[in-house]
Amino acid sequence: MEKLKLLIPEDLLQTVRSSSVDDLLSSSSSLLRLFLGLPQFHQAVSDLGDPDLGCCRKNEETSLDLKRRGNLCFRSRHFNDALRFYSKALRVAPPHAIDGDKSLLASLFLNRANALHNLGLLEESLRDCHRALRIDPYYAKAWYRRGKLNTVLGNYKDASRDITVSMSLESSSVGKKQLQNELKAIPDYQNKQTSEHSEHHPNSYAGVDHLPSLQSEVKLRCVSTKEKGRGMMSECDIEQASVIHVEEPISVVISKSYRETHCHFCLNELPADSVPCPSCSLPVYCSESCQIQSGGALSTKVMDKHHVYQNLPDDVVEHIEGVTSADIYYSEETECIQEHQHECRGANWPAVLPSEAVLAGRVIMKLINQGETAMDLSNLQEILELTHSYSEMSPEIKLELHLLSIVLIWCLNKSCCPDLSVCEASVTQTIILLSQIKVNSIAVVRMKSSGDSLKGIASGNVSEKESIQSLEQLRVGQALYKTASLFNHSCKPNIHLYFLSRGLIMRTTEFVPMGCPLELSYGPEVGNWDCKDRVRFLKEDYFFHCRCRGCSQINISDLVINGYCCVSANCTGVVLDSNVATCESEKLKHFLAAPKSLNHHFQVSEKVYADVGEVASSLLNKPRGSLEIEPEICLICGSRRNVEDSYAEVNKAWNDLRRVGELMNSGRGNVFVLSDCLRSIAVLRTSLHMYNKDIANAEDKVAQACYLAGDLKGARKHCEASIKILKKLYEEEHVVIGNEMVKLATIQLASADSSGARDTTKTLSQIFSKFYGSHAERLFSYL
Ligand SMILES: C[S@@+](CC[C@H](N)C(=O)[O-])C[C@H]1O[C@@H](n2cnc3c(N)ncnc32)[C@H](O)[C@@H]1O
Repeated sequence: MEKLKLLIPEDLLQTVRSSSVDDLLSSSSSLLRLFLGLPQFHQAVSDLGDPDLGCCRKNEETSLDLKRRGNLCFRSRHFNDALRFYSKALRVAPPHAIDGDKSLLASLFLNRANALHNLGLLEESLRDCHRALRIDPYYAKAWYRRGKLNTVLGNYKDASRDITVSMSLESSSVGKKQLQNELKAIPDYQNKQTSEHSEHHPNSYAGVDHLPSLQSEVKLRCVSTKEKGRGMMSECDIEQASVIHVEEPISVVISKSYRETHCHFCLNELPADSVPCPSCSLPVYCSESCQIQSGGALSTKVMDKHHVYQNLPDDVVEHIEGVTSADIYYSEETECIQEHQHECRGANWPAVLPSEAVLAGRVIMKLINQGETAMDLSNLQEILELTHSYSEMSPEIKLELHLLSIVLIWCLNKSCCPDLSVCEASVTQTIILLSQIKVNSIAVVRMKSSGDSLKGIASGNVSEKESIQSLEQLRVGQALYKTASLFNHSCKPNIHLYFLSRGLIMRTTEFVPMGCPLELSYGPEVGNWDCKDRVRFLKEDYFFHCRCRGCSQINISDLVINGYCCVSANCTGVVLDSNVATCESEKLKHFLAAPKSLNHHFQVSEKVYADVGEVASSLLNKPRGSLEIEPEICLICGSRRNVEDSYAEVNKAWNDLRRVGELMNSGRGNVFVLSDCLRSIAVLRTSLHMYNKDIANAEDKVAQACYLAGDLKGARKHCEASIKILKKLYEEEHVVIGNEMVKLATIQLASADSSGARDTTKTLSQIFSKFYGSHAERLFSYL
């Protein structure tokens, strides 16, 4: 993109940067004309759209080389490395390539099955055997391997069938004899309990979850307000933790950093036997079902060797023919949108362009394939009906969107859709679509434990040398949902959003009375950042000035989160720096300007009143009209603190803490290091307000350091101190508190405090059920 920018003359740059929606047609037309006439443009983008130059093509040589390396690792019993090489080889293996007298793909699946078998991953290995057999149903070794696996898994009927078929395909009499013995060794399935899978589907790995149905009593309505545009509100009283909305996306794209670890369709974590895209080397899927829904079936020519095996018994032929049927892979109930199909022509652009552009490409191609949009995309906006905020975007973003749209339309046209017009209309519509994606797309997240030993919590078996377990949020993808885009943002949301596969679920986190707006957080929340940081983020990333209840009411969190403590001993008052003081003053002025009936300041609940009173009682007593908050002055007793000096001390203490943290994490921690930690935290406490978030973070770090040093009592004390502060900053039962409690439970278990751990886990389950309802168990099964 930088190269392209250099090609644009200054006056056109100005036009583009200052464009509004009304003159988009003219700015995109001028830019498009310029680029199409410049050989440098064609040079710069040629390798993006030309399949012959793409890096995403299959490559037989590379695949064979990776297979050889896998075999070497296998022979030296490095099964994990072998697995890795085989998976890589599968990704680049052309579907019809042959290695010796075997299909390359089939032999790779079987080799991987062997590696998986040796790693004890039996179901995965079984699925790979089945894949090998689907490609080459006369593959004796694959029947044999599958027979062995079925024996271990107790699927005796299947095992007997598999070994019988492999025996029929075996040419040597010694081999036949050996297999005969193997067959005899299989327990008599008629008399034994056979597994439920006797007619099992080897591809039982199900990546895609089904969405729950809505409670019928929940009624929502879309309303419009001057401040926020359209938004959703309740048309009836809604209980806490009710599911209020479920939706499948218009389209999804995986985040670049999770391309190797998560399924490109359902976005769940990949199993060890991931399945590659049949036509390019980019996506990997957790199952054939996801592969087919995303891009199409693995179109391998089944190797026809029937003439070689003409004398096979009828029942063996029946088994061989049965193995190639594809229906077990794909449930027809699922809508097949094949959103990757247009990308897998081997061209580079889907790998190189930003995720937003790939998502835009998917939306465009989906609408074209469904016959909904014209080839110049002129009706795209009408179809999607999403807000875009183009005029609020910065000049640099406007320029980026222009460039990206031209490149995307050009790539789509060259690589997969020659009928798509490369004209100012399609470019303009794509600019709007990209703006809509910026404003409306939602990050698809997964919660993940930070280490394996969260499973250890369940068994009560936590190693002291591992770091404390915690939950991490992974932003695995980005998706566009039509109705979910109508929900406005609040920094104090009353609904919570989570995902099952690609499906989105919204649940109320509190009782919502009839007529109340239903709002979720786009990221920033009270308790996470202070008001000025939230406002800045929403302006920069979502292009609006936040008018939510969290940003218009006074709350303790915004005052203390970055606040300093009072210099007078025993005073609990907070001292603000000038940035926070200005932002909070603005907020108070806003209250005063509002009509009395709407004046939230005087309507604050008793709890908020008491909380604010604890740190800033002067704000509650101020006469109307004089609500300028003075920086560096305690909001209770009026004592002055030099914030600049305190800032320097805090910085130094944090640098020390970070250094100490690194030492601890690299295993070089000891009691002296730990006492350094405690000194730093004491420094923080002399400068920062007792509810400042930095103290919560520092307490958390110290808890981790104590844990690593084996001081479990200390770890618990500091973890509890962190939770105490978080409870002031967020609501008592916020999911963030739940995440912190996972750490507390780990410490309690490690210190054999099972009753404490039980209590913590009980609270934790309560919190998680409030946010995830009955899905809490499914999403946090290890808890
Ligand atoms: C995902 S859309 C929500 C639906 C949108 N209001 C509509 O009319 O389509 C996001 C846009 O809604 C508006 N919005 C959402 N939350 C807001 C808030 N708290 N304060 C002001 N505007 C808000 C902003 O214009 C923002 O860009």
